[in-house]
Amino acid sequence: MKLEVSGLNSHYGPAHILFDVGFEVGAGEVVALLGRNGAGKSTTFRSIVGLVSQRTGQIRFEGEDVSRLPTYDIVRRGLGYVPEDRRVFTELTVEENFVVGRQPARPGVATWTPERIYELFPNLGEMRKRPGGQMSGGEQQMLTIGRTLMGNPSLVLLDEPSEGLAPKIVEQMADAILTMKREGLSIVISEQNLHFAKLISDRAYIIEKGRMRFSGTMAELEANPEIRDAYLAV
Ligand SMILES: Nc1ncnc2c1ncn2[C@@H]1O[C@H](COP(=O)(O)OP(=O)(O)OP(=O)(O)O)[C@@H](O)[C@H]1O
Repeated sequence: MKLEVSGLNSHYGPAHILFDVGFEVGAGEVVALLGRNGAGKSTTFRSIVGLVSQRTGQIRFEGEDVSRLPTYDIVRRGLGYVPEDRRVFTELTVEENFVVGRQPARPGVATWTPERIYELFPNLGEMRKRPGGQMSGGEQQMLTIGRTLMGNPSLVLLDEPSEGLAPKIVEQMADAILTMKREGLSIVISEQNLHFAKLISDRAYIIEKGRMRFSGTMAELEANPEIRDAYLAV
């Protein structure tokens, strides 16, 4: 397994948010973490990369226990994280954002260059000198993903990659994620939008109120409308 999360419990101050969350991602898989607003998707991702201080449980990445490592160390091992709030460097141009994200090539993992990322997101290729702060939300989302790819990750966590995107851009995003999968990346997306998740995912987990409620293939989820209706926004 590429990533194995088990017995994850996370708190913000006195609030217990995640309850024994567990899931797995195989090499080259696209897995969707589905759930409504506030279900705990972002907290799960933040906990995996060590950004939630109060958490217990085990996180294994490429067979190694990374539960107690600092965020920079986890990322340096090839676990990329794209937060929901698109943290682009607003003063830096597209090209400069990529330079900031660059990490050495990793054996057995696709190596990304700005040119390859412009192939993935042609819009970015047309605005290489534009500061991140002068881009649309969708373009910033692409830029954040591109910057993360410059770190040559073997797995990426994408927090709601389709959120707030125009329909045409949503299709481009789905195509880009499928290209990343073809390059061998393992990918976890968090989504409220089942339609988008269906376009790209092999399997899905559903989280509700900080607990995992469902695990199965997309076909199994399709065959269970009552689960979908109980735990997902329609
Ligand atoms: N910094 C924080 N301090 C306290 N509570 C928080 C904090 N961040 C999130 N929460 C709470 O934790 C719960 C899970 O939030 P989380 O952001 O993980 O959900 P989500 O499934 O990602 O939803 P969203 O799509 O809204 O981000 C919510 O009840 C939220 O109010």
